Amino acid sequence: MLNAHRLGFRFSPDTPILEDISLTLKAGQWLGLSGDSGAGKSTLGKLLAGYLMPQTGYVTLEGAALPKNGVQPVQWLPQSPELAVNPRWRVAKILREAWTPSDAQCQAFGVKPKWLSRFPQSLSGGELQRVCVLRALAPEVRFLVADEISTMLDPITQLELWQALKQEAQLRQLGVLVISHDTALLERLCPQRLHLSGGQLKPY
Ligand SMILES: Nc1ncnc2c1ncn2[C@@H]1O[C@H](COP(=O)(O)OP(=O)(O)OP(=O)(O)O)[C@@H](O)[C@H]1O
Repeated sequence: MLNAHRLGFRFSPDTPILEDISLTLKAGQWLGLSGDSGAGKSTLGKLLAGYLMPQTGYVTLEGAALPKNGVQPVQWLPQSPELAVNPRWRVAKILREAWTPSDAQCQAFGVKPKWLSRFPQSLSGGELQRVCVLRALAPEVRFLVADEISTMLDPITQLELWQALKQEAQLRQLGVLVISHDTALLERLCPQRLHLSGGQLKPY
């Protein structure tokens, strides 16, 4: 179980982004998070994955603090995959940084063998996104924060990506926080949904 306990966060002293935010994400649960642009959704996602530290409150995984070393069991997947890869590494090295997906897993996520010898700049944003999603599914990973990951994909590729992720999550009982402006997508993927507004979370 991934828990946020009364998180508070601000980038500058007079502008609180998040205030007293608590949430629970269970193994196997798909939870949707919507909110206006700038509401703090990505900030909350980064706090949950340990990319940012809260000024008040804390995050626990199975009752303990997130580990400081090794593969991070809570993975934050950002909207822009090109910011999350080393441009000097070929795609094969990027994909296999933490683990080696099987050929069947590559196929399920639409990752083509011919991309592996190329550099990430030569892949489209949607192609690189699929590489990054698969890269994040190392065996140690228990939770995903999927932050607008399908925005740049065409509808068919989007569907295929979510189907592959659903299947993998079901198999491994991964908990997934899906962050999106697309409320129809959230309604389709997530039985429980929250809306972030004015620094507060409300069921939606
Ligand atoms: N590093 C930073 N320094 C200062 N302010 C920041 C920083 N990162 C984000 N912010 C501000 O914090 C607020 C929340 O940003 P965040 O990216 O979490 O919003 P969001 O809900 O994910 O927005 P969007 O839907 O547009 O992606 C915004 O006003 C943003 O400008």
